[in-house]
Amino acid sequence: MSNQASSGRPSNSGRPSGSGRPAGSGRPSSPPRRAGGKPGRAGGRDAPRSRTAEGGAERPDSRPGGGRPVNVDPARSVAFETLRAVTDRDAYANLILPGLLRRARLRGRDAGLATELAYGALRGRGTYDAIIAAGTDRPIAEIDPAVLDALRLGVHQLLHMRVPPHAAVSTTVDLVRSTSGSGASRFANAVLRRVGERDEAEWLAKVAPDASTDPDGNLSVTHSHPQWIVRALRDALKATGRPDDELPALLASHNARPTVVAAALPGLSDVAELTEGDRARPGVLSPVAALLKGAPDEIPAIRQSRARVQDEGSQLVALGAAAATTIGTDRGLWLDLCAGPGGKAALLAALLAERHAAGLVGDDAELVAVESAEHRAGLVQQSLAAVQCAYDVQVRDGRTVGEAEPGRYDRVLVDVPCTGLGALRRRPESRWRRSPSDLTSLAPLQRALLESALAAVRPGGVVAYATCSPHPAETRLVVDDVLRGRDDVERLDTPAVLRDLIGSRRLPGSDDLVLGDGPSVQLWTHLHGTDSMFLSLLRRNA
Ligand SMILES: C[S@@+](CC[C@H](N)C(=O)[O-])C[C@H]1O[C@@H](n2cnc3c(N)ncnc32)[C@H](O)[C@@H]1O
Repeated sequence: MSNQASSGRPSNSGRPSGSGRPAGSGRPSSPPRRAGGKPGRAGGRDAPRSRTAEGGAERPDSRPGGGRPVNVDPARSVAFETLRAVTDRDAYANLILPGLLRRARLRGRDAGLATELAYGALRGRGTYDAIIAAGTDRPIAEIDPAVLDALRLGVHQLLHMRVPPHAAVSTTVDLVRSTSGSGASRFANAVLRRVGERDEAEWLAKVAPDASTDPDGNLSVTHSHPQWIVRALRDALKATGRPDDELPALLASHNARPTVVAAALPGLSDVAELTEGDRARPGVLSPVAALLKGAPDEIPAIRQSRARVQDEGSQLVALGAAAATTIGTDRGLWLDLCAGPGGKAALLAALLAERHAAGLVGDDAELVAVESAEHRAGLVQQSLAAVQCAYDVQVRDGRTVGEAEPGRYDRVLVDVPCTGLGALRRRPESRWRRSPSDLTSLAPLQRALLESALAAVRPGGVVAYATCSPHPAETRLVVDDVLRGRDDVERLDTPAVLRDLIGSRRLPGSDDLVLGDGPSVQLWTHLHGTDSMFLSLLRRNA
């Protein structure tokens, strides 16, 4: 088997935009206001003046409310720039932050502080905005977006971090002065001093709706989620038979900093290597997982692409897709129909290479990785580069594959685009970008991709339908819809397949793996510590 990488034809992705609002739209900015110290009377773009980097005389900032902070410590400056990019340019924090950290040469504790500030302020936005609103008589929508971002950083430090209150206030005020002028800084000072008069519990008791009359409104403010997501997750728990009273724990799990997990690619690395020197400990559920204690690039296997950062839930999905039993020989013709950026494809390719090395599949074996977005196909290519298996990355609409190559593959993974409601902890801004219509607008694409997967698999072959969402509209109902009226597809016992993979591993303090009665599996962040991934293993009748 040799490596081969080719690119198919460019395609129309047909993928709906991931954002609930148009690119570039920010919050409505407040009109210029006169400087003044009373909250509610300033905070706009009032004659902003900033100190030069050399500490010289003040001059008006050429980019009011958006300039790079000067004379502000680098960690806070990077966190602020991250928030500004997210608010103003619809940037993704996890993509923009590493570059900003590099540019500011922040490492170790300083990089950790910048990350905690940026992610914490983004995740906590719903709670913090409610508290900021109570600390001023100005509506949130009328506060200059840059000042508001700085206030969110300040409130996060005051209520959620062990930063001394005077430092939280003074560093934020300096930040606002540097970027938005002295009038705005007086406004920020007044708001933050008011916020600092109470702790978070006292603020929540004051600003959150009454839990007995408005339970979802209360959870929305106390756990910083849009109300429609609170409702959607309540529905999702119910649909999988989980008790309603798990909802606060589920919401809280999205606000906790996730452990960074690596997957040791089989045949290239193993958990023993990743955990050497106390740099990591073995994963909870996945046999190839290691929970990292420090930065990923401290681990040689990750630097050399023999291991990858990947959530344990995603690992179980790829391992499950490879482990489910086919009827008839598995020749190693595998398809990943929605491959970008390539995390699961890399694990599948490593498993396929192992089977080839063991003589279990022939020389024709290859992983075909289809991805409709060209730049994401490039990431798939990179993710497969270290793996000794034949692969073919194709930029193409996955919906057309079933018709073009009917019955060709032994296994197909179809990890469809979804709302990502199962990975809210990893993408701190995404909960504010999504809208309720996303839940149903993706369904036609999800159905069409699953139909294409079922057409592309041979009789006796396996299809793994996966989403990073627990909502039934994207999970069970899609599978039910596609299988309705079809008697040529069998639902496999997905919990049994995962139980075999998990082996003797157990969740902390529990003998129950909480995989449910099947036939599909819904993982939950608050129960499994993974992203809330859904997996349904299907087999076409021979
Ligand atoms: C949930 S992500 C897949 C994640 C991937 N399996 C991994 O583990 O890295 C879904 C991917 O499907 C791609 N996609 C969207 N519409 C598609 C289509 N019609 N055909 C193929 N890929 C599509 C998206 O660009 C996105 O990269």
